[in-house]
Amino acid sequence: MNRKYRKTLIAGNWKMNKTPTQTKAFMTELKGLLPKGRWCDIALCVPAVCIPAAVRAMRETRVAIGAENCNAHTSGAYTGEIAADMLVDAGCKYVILGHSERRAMGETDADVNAKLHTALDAGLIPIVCCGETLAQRESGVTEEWITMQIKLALAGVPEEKIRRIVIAYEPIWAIGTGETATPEQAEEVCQHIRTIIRKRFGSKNARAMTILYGGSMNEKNAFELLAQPDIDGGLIGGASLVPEKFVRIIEDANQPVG
Ligand SMILES: O=C[C@H](O)COP(=O)(O)O
Repeated sequence: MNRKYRKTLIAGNWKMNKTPTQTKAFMTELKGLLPKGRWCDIALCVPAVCIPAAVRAMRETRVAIGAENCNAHTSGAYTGEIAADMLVDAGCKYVILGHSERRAMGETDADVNAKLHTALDAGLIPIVCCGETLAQRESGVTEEWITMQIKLALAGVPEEKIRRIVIAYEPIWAIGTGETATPEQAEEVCQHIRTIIRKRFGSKNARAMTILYGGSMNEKNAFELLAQPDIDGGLIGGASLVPEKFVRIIEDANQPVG
């Protein structure tokens, strides 16, 4: 069903890994491995200093480059911060917002919402992350928690802009742990996210919304996860650092679903 209505997006999140020199080498290798033909959308979100090298290397390819964060302000006295406009000018198409690793460093739902509006105004495609802890899952409050995170992140977004946003469901207990959510667990929450979007933005927008799963997705488990009707792609950490693994996931995303 997702193949029918929505394009699959395979996005890498490098986190704090690789230097600009290593970025260049990675992109050269990736270019050599990328299959020809019509494929899903592909993005690599890389550390800010790696963006120029990544954009330069992937200019003539179908791989879009993204950032891992941006500031909520458009400019000013915010030492060390990067504005959404700067990312656009540097060649970024995407920006990850509200990743649990940033939330763990103090980023609030209000911060995520403010950044979302700035990113949209700048013309970036925000990839908004949400996800529950293991304790929340075990105490049965996952849906409630996700509902709250999504509502707060999307506050004030007008209906005509909702389709420009990507949501990534990333259960915190599955990030970098090797413990992936089962396809059923991931589908259940992604379906719930689509229901939240339907209630707030209508069925048409809900059907068009891109919802990703992230959390130890790799070349071994991607196919089954991507085959779920409400999972439109992946936000991939560790496996996006290795060209062969990342390409295997891209290949899985292009397999027809039964
Ligand atoms: O943004 C990506 C997620 O945090 C997943 O990371 P991981 O694939 O290393 O578990």
